[in-house]
Amino acid sequence: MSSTELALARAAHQGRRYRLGVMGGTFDPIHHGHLVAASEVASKFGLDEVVFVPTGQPWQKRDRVVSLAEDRYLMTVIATASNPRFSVSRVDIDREGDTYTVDTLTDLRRERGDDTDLFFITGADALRQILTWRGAERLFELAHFVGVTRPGVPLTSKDLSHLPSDAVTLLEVPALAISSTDCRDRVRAQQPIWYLVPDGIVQYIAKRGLYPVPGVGVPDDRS
Ligand SMILES: Nc1ncnc2c1ncn2[C@@H]1O[C@H](COP(=O)(O)OP(=O)(O)OP(=O)(O)O)[C@@H](O)[C@H]1O
Ligand SMILES: O=C(O)c1ccc[n+]([C@@H]2O[C@H](COP(=O)([O-])O)[C@@H](O)[C@H]2O)c1
Repeated sequence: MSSTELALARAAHQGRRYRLGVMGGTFDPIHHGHLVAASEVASKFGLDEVVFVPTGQPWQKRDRVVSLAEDRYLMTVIATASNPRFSVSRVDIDREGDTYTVDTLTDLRRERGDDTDLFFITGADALRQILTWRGAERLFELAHFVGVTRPGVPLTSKDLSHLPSDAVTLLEVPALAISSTDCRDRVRAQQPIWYLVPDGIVQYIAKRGLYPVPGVGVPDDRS
């Protein structure tokens, strides 16, 4: 029996619904800001599991080059492997075309069944944009949304007044001023990313030669 099946069985035994957190992201690369956000929401909302879902094709990031889905998927697996409550789903990278959260949540609902409540975890920056997402009006029927604070992105409950109040919660989490953009820029500038991302991610980036210096290629020493 997998740990997910075990937790499902335990929740059923206790006569309560399974609580599944869904942390969607491009994860190019995954960093400690993502992991702390997921861990905090899991603790505050009593989640049984958080499933990380790397995007297939992030349509709102068409203006930039995004690493191969398999690299982003493997980095997500490496970063979450040590936490028994964390798992990774391929639903978005295995679906063709642009990635929409309405599809992510529909697929997970189908996969996990009706006894599961979904909590979609999102940073303040993404939450601000949520009404631009495809099928936005259906999103709040599929999951409860938890918006976590993010340094540099001011967000108060007033900013959420246009969203259904019973479907969105704002949660303050320890502030980590880390972004994937900054991690990529640091790798290109041969600056360290140790402690911004899990150790295995530093090593995976070096091994795969991700984020090469434009026109130069992969630096010799990425430590
Ligand atoms: N440091 C952080 N604190 C809180 N939430 C975060 C943080 N970094 C990312 N998130 C949230 O995690 C989700 C996935 O983020 P994503 O993979 O796009 O990372 P990112 O650091 O924002 O990437 P990029 O810099 O490439 O745009 C989004 O909802 C985002 O708001
Ligand atoms: O559904 C949409 O239209 C949509 C538009 C932009 C972002 N999202 C989702 O929001 C999550 C964070 O996205 P990103 O681009 O900030 O990594 C991820 O799960 C995306 O699939 C979803």
